[in-house]
Amino acid sequence: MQTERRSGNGPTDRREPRVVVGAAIISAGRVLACARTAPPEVAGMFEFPGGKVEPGESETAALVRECAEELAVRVEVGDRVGRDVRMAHGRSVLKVYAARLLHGDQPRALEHSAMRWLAADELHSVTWLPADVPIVAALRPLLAAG
Ligand SMILES: Nc1nc2c([nH]c(=O)n2[C@H]2C[C@H](O)[C@@H](COP(=O)(O)OP(=O)(O)OP(=O)(O)O)O2)c(=O)[nH]1
Repeated sequence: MQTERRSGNGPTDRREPRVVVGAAIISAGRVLACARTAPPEVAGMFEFPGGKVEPGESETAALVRECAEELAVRVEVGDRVGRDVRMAHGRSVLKVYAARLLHGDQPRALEHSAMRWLAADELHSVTWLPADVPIVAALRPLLAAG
């Protein structure tokens, strides 16, 4: 049967966008920003730790997995921060959640070139990936409120 779902990425492709989740890890009124190492065009720009949700995986589970892989920390995932941000011409969507560190774990940059803990008035001291800019704006009042 002919359907709109095809294997390529052509104009008839109607698949749901790939979900990328990010963790806004907040501790003592600061959020953790991490610098990407790749690809070259965004290396050195900051993002929220996270990555693609695997098929069959919940967004929360993906965040827990990515934080363990990238930072060697255990986190509790909280509320959404900001809105869905479409990326890559609508082929993917970024969803960021607040998170907090569990059990006194301290992040280690296993896959990033740098980490910064940023207070509300420091959020613009780093260059964020473009998709993160509206999320950072939504994050500011959360940090300012402590
Ligand atoms: N993790 C993360 N990715 C972001 C953010 N903002 C943003 O535009 N992205 C983009 C960068 C990448 O194109 C994509 C996430 O890809 P990724 O490489 O981190 O995903 P992944 O860890 O699952 O990696 P892989 O298995 O595909 O190698 O989303 C953000 O705040 N966090």
